[in-house]
Amino acid sequence: MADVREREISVEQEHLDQVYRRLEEKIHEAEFLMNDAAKRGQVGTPGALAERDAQVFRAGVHLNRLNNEFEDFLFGRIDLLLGKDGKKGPDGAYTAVEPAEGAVRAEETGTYADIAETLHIGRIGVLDADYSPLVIDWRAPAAAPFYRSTPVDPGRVVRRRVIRSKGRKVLGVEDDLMRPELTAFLDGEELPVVGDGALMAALGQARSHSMRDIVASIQAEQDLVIRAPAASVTYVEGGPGTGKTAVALHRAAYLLYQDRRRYAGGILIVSPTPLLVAYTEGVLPSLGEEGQVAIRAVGSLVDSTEASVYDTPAVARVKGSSRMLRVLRRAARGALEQDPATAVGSRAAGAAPDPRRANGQSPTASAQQLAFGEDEPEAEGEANKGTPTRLRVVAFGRRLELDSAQLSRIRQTALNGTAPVNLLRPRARKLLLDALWEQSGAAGRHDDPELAAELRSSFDEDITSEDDFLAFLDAWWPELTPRAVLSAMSDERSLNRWSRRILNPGEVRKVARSLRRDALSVHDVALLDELQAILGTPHRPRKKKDLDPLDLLTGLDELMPQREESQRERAERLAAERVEYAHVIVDEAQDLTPMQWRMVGRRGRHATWTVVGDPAQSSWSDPDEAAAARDEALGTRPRRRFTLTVNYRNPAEIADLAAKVLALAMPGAESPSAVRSTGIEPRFAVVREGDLGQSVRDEAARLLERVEGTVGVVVAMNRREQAARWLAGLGERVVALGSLEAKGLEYDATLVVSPAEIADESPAGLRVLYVALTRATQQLTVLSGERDDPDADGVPDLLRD
Ligand SMILES: Nc1ncnc2c1ncn2[C@@H]1O[C@H](COP(=O)(O)OP(=O)(O)OP(=O)(O)O)[C@@H](O)[C@H]1O
Repeated sequence: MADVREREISVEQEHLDQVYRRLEEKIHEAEFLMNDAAKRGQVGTPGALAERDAQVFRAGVHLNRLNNEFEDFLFGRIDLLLGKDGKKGPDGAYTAVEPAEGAVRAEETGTYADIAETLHIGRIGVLDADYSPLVIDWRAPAAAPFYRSTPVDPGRVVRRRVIRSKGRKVLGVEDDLMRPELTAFLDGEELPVVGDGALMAALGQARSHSMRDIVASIQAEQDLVIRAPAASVTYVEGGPGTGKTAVALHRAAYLLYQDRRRYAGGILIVSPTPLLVAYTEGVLPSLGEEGQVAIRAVGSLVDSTEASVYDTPAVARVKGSSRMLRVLRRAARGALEQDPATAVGSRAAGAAPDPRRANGQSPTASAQQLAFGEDEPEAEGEANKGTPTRLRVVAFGRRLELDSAQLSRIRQTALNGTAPVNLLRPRARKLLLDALWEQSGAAGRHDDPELAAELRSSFDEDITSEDDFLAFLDAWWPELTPRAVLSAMSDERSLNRWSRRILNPGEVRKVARSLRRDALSVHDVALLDELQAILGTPHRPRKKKDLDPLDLLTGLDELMPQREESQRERAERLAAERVEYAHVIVDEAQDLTPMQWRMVGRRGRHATWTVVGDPAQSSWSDPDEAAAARDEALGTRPRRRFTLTVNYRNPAEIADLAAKVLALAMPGAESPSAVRSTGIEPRFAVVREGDLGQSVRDEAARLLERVEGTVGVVVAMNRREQAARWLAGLGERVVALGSLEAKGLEYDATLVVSPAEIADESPAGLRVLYVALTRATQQLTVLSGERDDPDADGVPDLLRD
């Protein structure tokens, strides 16, 4: 058997050598193109320059790809029976899915067949000089049987082989036989079979802090999702560890391959936490895709914000709820009028700042703006006390004045408009001028409409060229920013006013207090985004950016966007510039709150969607409300539903324990079936000598000894910092996580600290505990404190039969 393995490895080595020779040829071609193009650049006619740019661009992209793809380049092979129609596709492979009649010969001694075609599968396609396929891109239709074929429905595939290689060296091969009953011949020799399949080998590997791609072992039910047409909404459900995140990432790569032009509009992947972004962001580059995909945490979806804190569950519940929509609408209008009691200068430090200050206007400027009318010294004194309550101007030699009641009426009329608040300012300005005009008595001076119109326009000009009037307008109808309104909401009295009959006083107090903190919370970000939509951005003439004149001449700037920035920087820049995407993938979709769904929805108004999630892992307290918001975000687009059923992460021993919590969290819900078992049962430990910190440290150290890779220690959210201190000095393989941060991540071993504390944290606590218990790929320890009421074996109340 060892001989067969060695021989098969050398067969694949030969093929890989051939592939590398071809790649080198292509690199030389690309380099030649680059040099040639550079030489032509010296000629200098505009036509030659443009051609040079196009060539340099193409060659640059090519080189980049070849260099990137060199690692672990070739990973699969299928040996196929003769196909039905004998037609070949553009990649040089036969297109038929089903075998030709007569491809299999039945004889008395058994069934026999000849292998008619052998395909190698890799990260990108490579054709030989005579256009025969040396490597088929994993996303090409011809590669689909590598993933789809099963012994139940083998199609043309007789043997599927996964090849492990590092750089230019083949290290091993693992075969799966799809038609074990068949004796197949390749070049006159019986087809050899090596190993026990690649999946188990992949699953048993130690985990690091970044996710690996699964391109060599995608399973049939996953492949159906990855290649599902992106016509509308692809909806994928599956329990923990069924590969939802992996599938979502591979789907992004597949969609780009399949229709690059369509997805030039960008693909957005929304992830629940920055930790999961960091964990997954290496997968797409490893699949050769990067530039067009933005992976963002839901707390970083708004440009230039990065939420760093979590609200308490009680506050999060209010901020995430769609009730906030009405509060925000009122706040956006209300914040125009600064209540003197809450305005700058009359508040203690840390209380709500003046919404205008976040506009970049200094407090001194706004103080000046509030001083109207040269004979109004007391106006100066009122300067810091909020919105101006009187407007005085001189026009046509007359003093005109609008008092507080008139101003307030005008504001109400202006606010009746449906446009975003910041865009209503011109309307308010017009209404002010109308009122002043009427007061001036000039309206009746001319019967001739033309003369009357002329007079009116010179009246308007007179007033609007006055600095005082402009300053008044800035103070009375300031341009508001989302942050400014959110700050205004931190004032409990104001928020109370804006939340009347929507939030109860307890909720108002908690939300206002949370907004007085400096850092933004994850839930604040969706509020900011909503406010941006409510407020709108007034149109401003764009500044021309400085461009290199040569780039302008040649258009090189557009042709070679990655010339000066890395692919990743480019992705980030594009993400920052982009408001909407061509495809939106939502990972851990069960966790999006109604307000977050609105935010994500705005980024994919014309997009197709892939939504992956697991209701049983939802940390949102009201799943029905979230489902309604999701349906609103996705609109009436038709849905295609898929369910993933196999748990590739947890061994059966851990999955069985987690299933007990699932039964409490969601009675009747089905657990996915674990694909493997290790024989290692979860360990139950109790806090020793009342010292929780030391016990956590001891148990974590114990797990570090037992696994090669990572250890995750999951604690209730309010113990995050404490837990990090307990683990200090144990090394980089171990990390402390708050229960909500564990979403989507996995570790070789997990220590779950006090299930009861996690479960009692929020109304969704049992589901959050279910998440915590399903993070380990090899070993799990559960540490109980007093609250867990452990039995004699240390098993906590929540995990007993
Ligand atoms: N076909 C596969 N081949 C090899 N490994 C796989 C395969 N499918 C999934 N896995 C592995 O199983 C683990 C779980 O996958 P993933 O994180 O995508 O699951 P998930 O459904 O998103 O889980 P959760 O809901 O808990 O976040 C990962 O380590 C992933 O690489």
